[in-house]
Amino acid sequence: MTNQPDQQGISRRRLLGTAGAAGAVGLMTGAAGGTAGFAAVDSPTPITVVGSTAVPFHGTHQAGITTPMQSIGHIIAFDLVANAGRKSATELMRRWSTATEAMTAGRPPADDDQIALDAGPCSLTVTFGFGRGFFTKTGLDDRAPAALVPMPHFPSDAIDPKRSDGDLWIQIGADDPLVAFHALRVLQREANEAATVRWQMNGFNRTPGATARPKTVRNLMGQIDGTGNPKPTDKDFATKVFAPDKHGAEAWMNGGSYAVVRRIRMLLDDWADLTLPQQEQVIGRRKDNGAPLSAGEGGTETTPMDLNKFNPDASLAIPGDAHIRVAAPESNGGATVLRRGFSYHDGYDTDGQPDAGLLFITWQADPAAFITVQTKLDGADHLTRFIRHESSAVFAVPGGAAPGEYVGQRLLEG
Ligand SMILES: C=CC1=C(C)c2cc3[nH]c(cc4nc(cc5[nH]c(cc1n2)c(C)c5CCC(=O)O)C(CCC(=O)O)=C4C)c(C)c3C=C
Ligand SMILES: [Fe+2]
Repeated sequence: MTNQPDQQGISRRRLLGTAGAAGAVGLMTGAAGGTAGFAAVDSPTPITVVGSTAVPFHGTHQAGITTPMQSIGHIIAFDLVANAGRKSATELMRRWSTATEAMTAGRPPADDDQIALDAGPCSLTVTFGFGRGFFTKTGLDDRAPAALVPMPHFPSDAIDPKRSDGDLWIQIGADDPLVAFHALRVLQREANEAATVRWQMNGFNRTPGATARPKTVRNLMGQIDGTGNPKPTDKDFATKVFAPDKHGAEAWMNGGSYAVVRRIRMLLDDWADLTLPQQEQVIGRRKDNGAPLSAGEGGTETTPMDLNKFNPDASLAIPGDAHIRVAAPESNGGATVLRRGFSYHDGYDTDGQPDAGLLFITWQADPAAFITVQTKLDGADHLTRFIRHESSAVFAVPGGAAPGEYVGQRLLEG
C-alpha cells in the first residue's frame, strides 16, 4: 500500500485502489493479513475501502508526514514527569510503539477498551516527536539536534504558553472518528506515570467520498489549501522535508523530520466582511477553483503562478502583499515547508466569535525554513489581519522504526 503523498487527489486514488483489493481478500478468507482483525466483522455488507486501508507503521520515515491527509486529526503533547528519567521514557516509547503497531494494522492493543472494536484500520497513523525538554529530562542534551531551536516570538503572535511546547508530541490521523479517538485514548492511558498531558487539540479535514472526485482540501475560510505544497515527485522533495543524514550524535534523526505546530485562529467574521474579489486578492488565488490570479480566464488550480504578471492597469496580477507571493519559496530564498494540517472548531466565544481555524502543521528538514517564511509573512502578508497564531511548538520527529524496533530507539539506546 502506498505511503506516498503526491498531490492529495492522485494519492487518494492510488491508495483506494490498492486498499480495495487487500480489504476484499481479508473479508473473503477471514485470514489475518495486512488488515488483520478486520475479517472478524460478520456483516453481509462489505466494509468499504476507507475502513480497510492500512498505512504501514514500519518504514524509513514515520507515517503521518507524507501520508495522504486523513479526515480526523488529534494532536497531543505530554511532559515527562520530573524524575522519570531515561528508563521510564524508553519504556514509554516501547509501549506506545507496540500499541501503535497493532492499531495501525487494525488489531486491538493489549487490554483494549474496545472503542474501535468493529472498525478496520481506517488509514490510522500515529507520529511521535520529541520537544527540547525531552532531551534534558532524559539526560540526552548532548544528542539534541542543533536544529531544534525554540520558536522566536513573531510580532503578531498571541501565544498561550499553556497550549504550547511539550516534551513529547503525538499526531494521530485516521479516516474514522472512533478509530482516531481510540488511538488517542490508548496512548494517553499508556503514558501512565511517565508523562502527563500538557495540551490536546482536535481537527478535521474532508471525509473521503464527500466530493465527486478527490480534491485538495478547503480550509474554514473556504479556500483550496495545499496546492503549492512540495510534491514527492519534486527532485528536492526529500531534502526539503527530511532531516539530512548525519553521523555521530545526531545520526538517530536520519529519516526524521521537524514538525512545527501552530494553532492559528481565523478571524472569520472579519473575513466574511470582505467581498469575494477582496478575499481573492488577500490570498492571490481564485476561491472557487484555486487558480492563481495571474492565470486569467481558463486558469486552473495547477496553472503555475506568475509573480511577474501585470494587469492591463499596470497593477500586479498577484498583489504585492498576497499570501502566496509572500509565502512562496521564490520570495524566501528557497525556504520550503510541507503543510499538512487540520481544521478545528472549538465552539463560539461569549462574544459570538467562532473559535475556529487551522491546526497548522509543517514538516521540514530544518525548522529554520518555517522561521524564514513566518518572519516574512508576519510583516508583509495581507492574511495576517485575518488570523491569529495562538499556540506554538516544535518537535524533532525521529525516523520510522524498523520491524522489531520502537520509535526513538536509536536515540534512547544508541
Ligand atoms: C509559515 C508558513 C505559513 C503560514 C503560517 C500559513 C498560514 C495560512 N495559510 C492559509 C491559506 C493558504 N496558504 C496558501 C499557500 C501557502 N501558504 C504557505 C505558508 C504558510 N501559510 C505557503 C508556503 C504556501 C504556498 C505558496 C506557494 O508557493 O504557492 C494558500 C494557497 C493554496 C496553496 O498553495 O495551498 C492558501 C489558501 C491560511 C488560511 C493560513 C492560516 C490560517
Ligand atoms: Fe498559507
